[in-house]
Amino acid sequence: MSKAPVNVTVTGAAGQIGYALLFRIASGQLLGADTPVKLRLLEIPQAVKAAEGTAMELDDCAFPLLQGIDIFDDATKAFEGANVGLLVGARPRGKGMERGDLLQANGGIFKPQGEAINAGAADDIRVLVVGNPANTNALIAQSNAPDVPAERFTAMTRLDHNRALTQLAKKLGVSINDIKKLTIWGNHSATQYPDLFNAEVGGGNAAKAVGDQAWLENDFIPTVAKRGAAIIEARGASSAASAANAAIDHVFDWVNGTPEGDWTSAAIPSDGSYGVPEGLISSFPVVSREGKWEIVQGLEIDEFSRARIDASVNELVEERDTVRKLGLV
Ligand SMILES: NC(=O)c1ccc[n+]([C@@H]2O[C@H](COP(=O)([O-])OP(=O)(O)OC[C@H]3O[C@@H](n4cnc5c(N)ncnc54)[C@H](O)[C@@H]3O)[C@@H](O)[C@H]2O)c1
Ligand SMILES: O=C(O)C[C@H](O)C(=O)O
Repeated sequence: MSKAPVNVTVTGAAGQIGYALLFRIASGQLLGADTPVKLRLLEIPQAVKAAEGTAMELDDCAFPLLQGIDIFDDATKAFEGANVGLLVGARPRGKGMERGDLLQANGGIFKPQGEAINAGAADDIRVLVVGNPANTNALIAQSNAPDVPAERFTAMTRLDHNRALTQLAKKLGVSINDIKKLTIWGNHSATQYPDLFNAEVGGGNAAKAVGDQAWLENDFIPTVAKRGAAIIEARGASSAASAANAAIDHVFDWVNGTPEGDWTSAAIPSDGSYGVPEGLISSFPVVSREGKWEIVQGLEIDEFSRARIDASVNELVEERDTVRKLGLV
């Protein structure tokens, strides 16, 4: 018997990540080659026409798994029956905008989207927030969806994870496949902490294999943490195809499980593990089992790592306090 289609709602569908993402979803890469999908695209009214153009192109691909495309400029309708929500559309930081202004502007997007998810999404809804500031936007959406289990709201640090894999592979001259158990901790921002101390290369400890603390501190960590800005500088636009690729990786692993003997990174609501205040949507080492993310427990956190995790988590606490004051959570 053929499987029922999965409803995937994508916000910001006419944006550059949307353009890199939709074709991959429709081809089966988000959920698997045997899972039909229906796309529900949400855009602001001015961008609906562009989303219609993308939908025409999707039609022209004749994807066997794509069972329908609907386009909305109303969040409540777009999230009706959604099984997966990819929240990509966000308000970018404008000139002279302070962090508080940015959080407030995004609150105007993610609060109603959280409410819309609460009102009409399917019982098994899974949400990935890509739009920045992703962790706190996810917190806003989650806080406004009280009937949906908090664990269904996640934010994307998989792009940071993938960036860290490549930087390490290049440094050691090894394949990505040789690297396991790397972790991004904290916020998807320049304070994030890519952790090699618990990572493995060819079965041995990655930090030992590098054997170069100066490279780790002055090269690896800042390169990964500031990669988004470096892409903007080089491309004149923020990362799009790599961000879409990471969103595909995140949801695919969430639904289908992570491989045995490895873990990945995702920002999920903290249960208090590793001293991260409960409820903050912070990046952790995670595995996915039976459709649920689980935080990998029992890792040793030395002083160096502790200070960096704390710095990023403190930034998330500040962001949470700002959106609390604004009445968004
Ligand atoms: N987490 C990550 O790793 C990561 C990586 C790259 C980019 N990003 C972020 O992803 C977001 C999108 O990036 P992009 O390059 O696609 O931007 P973009 O400007 O090309 O597209 C954003 C789209 O969102 C739409 N939009 C705005 N408000 C909306 C709303 N309320 N409802 C629905 N759609 C809305 C816009 O009309 C636009 O089409 C940005 O916030 C960017 O900073 C995150
Ligand atoms: O959009 C950005 O500010 C950068 C983006 O989050 C990225 O990591 O590439």
